[in-house]
Amino acid sequence: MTLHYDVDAVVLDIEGTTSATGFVVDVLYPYSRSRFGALLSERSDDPDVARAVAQVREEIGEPDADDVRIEKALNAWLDEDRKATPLKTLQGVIWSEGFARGDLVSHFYDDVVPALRAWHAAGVRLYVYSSGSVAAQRAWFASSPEGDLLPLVSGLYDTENAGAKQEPESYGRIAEATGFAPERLLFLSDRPGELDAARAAGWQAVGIRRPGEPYYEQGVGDHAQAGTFDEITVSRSTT
Ligand SMILES: CSCCC(=O)C(=O)COP(=O)(O)O
Ligand SMILES: [Mg+2]
Repeated sequence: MTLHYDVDAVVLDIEGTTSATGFVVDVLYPYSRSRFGALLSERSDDPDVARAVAQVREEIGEPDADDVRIEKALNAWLDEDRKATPLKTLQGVIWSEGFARGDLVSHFYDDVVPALRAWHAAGVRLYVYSSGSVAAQRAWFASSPEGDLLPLVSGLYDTENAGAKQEPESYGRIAEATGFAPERLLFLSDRPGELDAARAAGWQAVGIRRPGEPYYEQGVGDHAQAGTFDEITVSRSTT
């Protein structure tokens, strides 16, 4: 079945939606894990690193935590796949440098890039809202197997500039930032809690269920759902 939406913009989750969780966990996570120590010891003056370290100390309730303790906390969050903002900030620093260096190339499911190109060509704006930091998102879209996809994207949102993905207020902030009415925004995500939050903020929402992804079995509750982006068409009426 094809789902059709008349909207001004589509807002994309990354992991589990445009891209495979397995790739993030198997490729990106080890890449960051092996570099946290050097980042903490050698780049403590970097404003992003300093801000993230302060946030880790606050989150673990240890104002005097040293680099070893910070690294331990980051690795524990990695192990439990906790999408803590300071973890994502530090990963974003490491990954964006890895993409720029050519160590990393991002992953998109086969159906995604053709759909993004078609939706963009139809005049529909594309935005990203991911737990991955804006720096990571920018590098991810710039370094795809199909080249630089950033020209397709009008804006990037993360848990730092928009807020937590399971809170309706975050979607309200994004709607305000884009200038579009909530009901003219379509959010695509694999996580039911995120879809619930988007809907509570007045957005349209579709759950993406891809076999093998962590949320596939759980499903997306009573949200409309699609197995691939091929099952979704979007247009943007001007009236
Ligand atoms: C380019 S972001 C890398 C993936 C990541 O770390 C992440 O947390 C993505 O989570 P999402 O909110 O997109 O499911
Ligand atoms: Mg996701």
